[in-house]
Amino acid sequence: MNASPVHAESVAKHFGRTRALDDCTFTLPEGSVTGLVGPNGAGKTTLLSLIAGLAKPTSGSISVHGTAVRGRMHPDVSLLTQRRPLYEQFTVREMMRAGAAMNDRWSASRADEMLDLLAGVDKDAQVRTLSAGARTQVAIALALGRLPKVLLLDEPLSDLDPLARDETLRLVMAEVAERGTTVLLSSHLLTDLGDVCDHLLLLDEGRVQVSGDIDEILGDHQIVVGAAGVDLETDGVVVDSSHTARQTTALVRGGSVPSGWQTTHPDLEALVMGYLRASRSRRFARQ
Ligand SMILES: Nc1ncnc2c1ncn2[C@@H]1O[C@H](COP(=O)(O)OP(=O)(O)OP(=O)(O)O)[C@@H](O)[C@H]1O
Repeated sequence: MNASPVHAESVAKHFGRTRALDDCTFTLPEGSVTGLVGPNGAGKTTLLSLIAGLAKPTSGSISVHGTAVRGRMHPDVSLLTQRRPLYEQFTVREMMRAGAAMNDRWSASRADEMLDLLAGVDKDAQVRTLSAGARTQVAIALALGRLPKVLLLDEPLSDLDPLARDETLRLVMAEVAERGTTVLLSSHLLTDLGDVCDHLLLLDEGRVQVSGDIDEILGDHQIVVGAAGVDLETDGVVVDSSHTARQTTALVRGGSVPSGWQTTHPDLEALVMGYLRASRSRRFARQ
């Protein structure tokens, strides 16, 4: 059994005729922060819930630190879903006490430390009075109180203002720096991901398109620009291409590009956008 924090081997999850995930194989290294990206419906939430043990794969297997995940919440994993699991009538302090009561393994000091990092959260305020950002932060503090080795975050930043996004990401980074927690974070906000993630897992239509160290992935891709009407002869894979009256621009994976074409390595945003555009074109072509 692979002893990595998270290892998925040929994982598929089907809901009737919908193939939410298909043949997904990847590994998350210890202490890595991985951005989970993909278009709507790519399978991100399904994947996070399988790793957490909230659902079972149709086929294939997932292990967390060498232990097979078998469809129940793994003690080493915390998952923060889009529906933040908070009781509206409780104060933040009461919410933390509830966290202690609901979890066999719980560190009140860790949860408190996390809350203390958040200047904006009043521990005596009722949850229902908190802003979206403060709720997310309280939910993350609850998730971290379980002392997870693997932290799964499903779109934690989507409804936060820039300041709350920044504070939330700093909370996650503090956790990684202090405890070496492995983080898998799904988000559509590519700039934020670029600030905190060192690994990338890109899904499209339930399949892994790209997985690994971001610097290595970017180094393996080129943005290629040349005159319109000239064929791009490359032994690499053309992920995406676009054309104007004057020029052709393409995202190419691996291989070499003939002279006469300008090449640069993409940044994370350009890389992900290239894959997302290609995904949309494939779907349009099938309609
Ligand atoms: N419980 C379910 N029953 C039936 N189909 C489902 C169920 N959960 C997910 N799906 C389908 O599986 C596919 C993947 O959904 P999923 O929510 O994992 O995607 P996602 O990448 O998280 O999307 P988004 O970015 O919109 O949140 C979609 O086609 C979705 O409709």
